[in-house]
Amino acid sequence: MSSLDEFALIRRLTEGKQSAAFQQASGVDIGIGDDAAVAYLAPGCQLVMTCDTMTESVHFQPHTMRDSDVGYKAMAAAISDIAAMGAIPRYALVALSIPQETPQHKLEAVYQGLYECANRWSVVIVGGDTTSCIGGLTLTVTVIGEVPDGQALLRSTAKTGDVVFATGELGCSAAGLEYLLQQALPSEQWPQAGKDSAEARLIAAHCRPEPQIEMGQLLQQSKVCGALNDVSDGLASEAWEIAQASGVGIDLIEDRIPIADELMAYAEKAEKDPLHYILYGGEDYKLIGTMQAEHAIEMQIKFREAGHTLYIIGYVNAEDSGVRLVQSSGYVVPIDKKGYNHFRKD
Ligand SMILES: Nc1ncnc2c1ncn2[C@@H]1O[C@H](COP(=O)(O)OP(=O)(O)O)[C@@H](O)[C@H]1O
Ligand SMILES: Cc1ncc(C[n+]2csc(CCOP(=O)(O)OP(=O)(O)O)c2C)c(N)n1
Ligand SMILES: [Mg+2]
Ligand SMILES: [Mg+2]
Ligand SMILES: [Mg+2]
Repeated sequence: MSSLDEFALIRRLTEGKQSAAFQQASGVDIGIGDDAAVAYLAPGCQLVMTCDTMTESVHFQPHTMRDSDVGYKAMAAAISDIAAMGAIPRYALVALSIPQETPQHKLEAVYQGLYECANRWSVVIVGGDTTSCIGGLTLTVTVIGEVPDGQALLRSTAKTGDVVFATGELGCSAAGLEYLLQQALPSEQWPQAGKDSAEARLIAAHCRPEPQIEMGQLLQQSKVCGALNDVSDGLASEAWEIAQASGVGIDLIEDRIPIADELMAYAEKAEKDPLHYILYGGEDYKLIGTMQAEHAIEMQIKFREAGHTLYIIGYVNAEDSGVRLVQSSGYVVPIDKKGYNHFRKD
């Protein structure tokens, strides 16, 4: 760590990064610098609150993410949970635990990524906490959002007869991570977009996920969405969360699950089933959920008009059958409730 003290470091990382006008327009009364931040509550709205941690070795390594990606993804993963509630993200707090030997330019790059992501989704960083630590760099991002009273989209409201949807292609992040871990190259030698575009796109999916705020808004405003979840631990795990919270069964149709071209190309080369990455990989931060079947086409059109794609990938049944896969062959097989689990490695 440099010669800067704790307080000078905080100033260096945060001062002047978001304009006073932007903060004021976002309802911030007191931002960084006092004991706590103060902001106005929008009338008729409820607060939506979440936090997520990213820690070195568990969530990132030097050859799987650039420093700026670490900041960007920590913010994106936390914002993603606000999208998964059908809410709008407003404020963020960043808690940082820094190993003594960390060079200052590394922290500045992490903060560049944090602010890049926050600015992209109009989130004001209103505070945080900074400590030293023994062990790897650790970031916890808390995000506070808002949703009209009683309108948050839950995991527990899937209904029999609903269809199951995904707001994007899944599995690319896990394939990107596998590729990066196998290559173990410094980031200057990673494939470049355009040249080796399949691998570059997998890497981008891993390092720069895009929280699905706009898609969450379309779903929340439609009033036809049943349950909603974001995919941090894999499609299988998230579908199980919805099935259990809602007391329903979920059948995913193999032929309907979209497979990105770059994932297909990578899986072919690796002689692996692309479905493996989709079901059990995680860190895609796309949304999966359920909606009334009779409104599916109209929602697909709304998504298309907004420049997005809504994939219908299955349906909800009344049976206590857990999550199953309707295979291309017609066989129906159970899908295990596995995926990324911090304490149980399958
Ligand atoms: N240490 C903790 N203390 C209190 N609540 C927690 C803790 N860890 C997780 N939770 C809560 O448990 C739920 C599931 O957490 P998590 O699996 O991290 O969700 P997600 O995958 O959406 O990030 C959330 O409501 C979260 O706020
Ligand atoms: C070096 C490295 N090893 C393994 C992974 C894979 N990985 C780590 S955490 C995770 C799941 C998502 O993180 P989590 O902390 O469970 O987020 P949450 O479910 O709370 O949103 C995955 C797939 C990774 N990203 N980087
Ligand atoms: Mg979490
Ligand atoms: Mg989530
Ligand atoms: Mg998790």
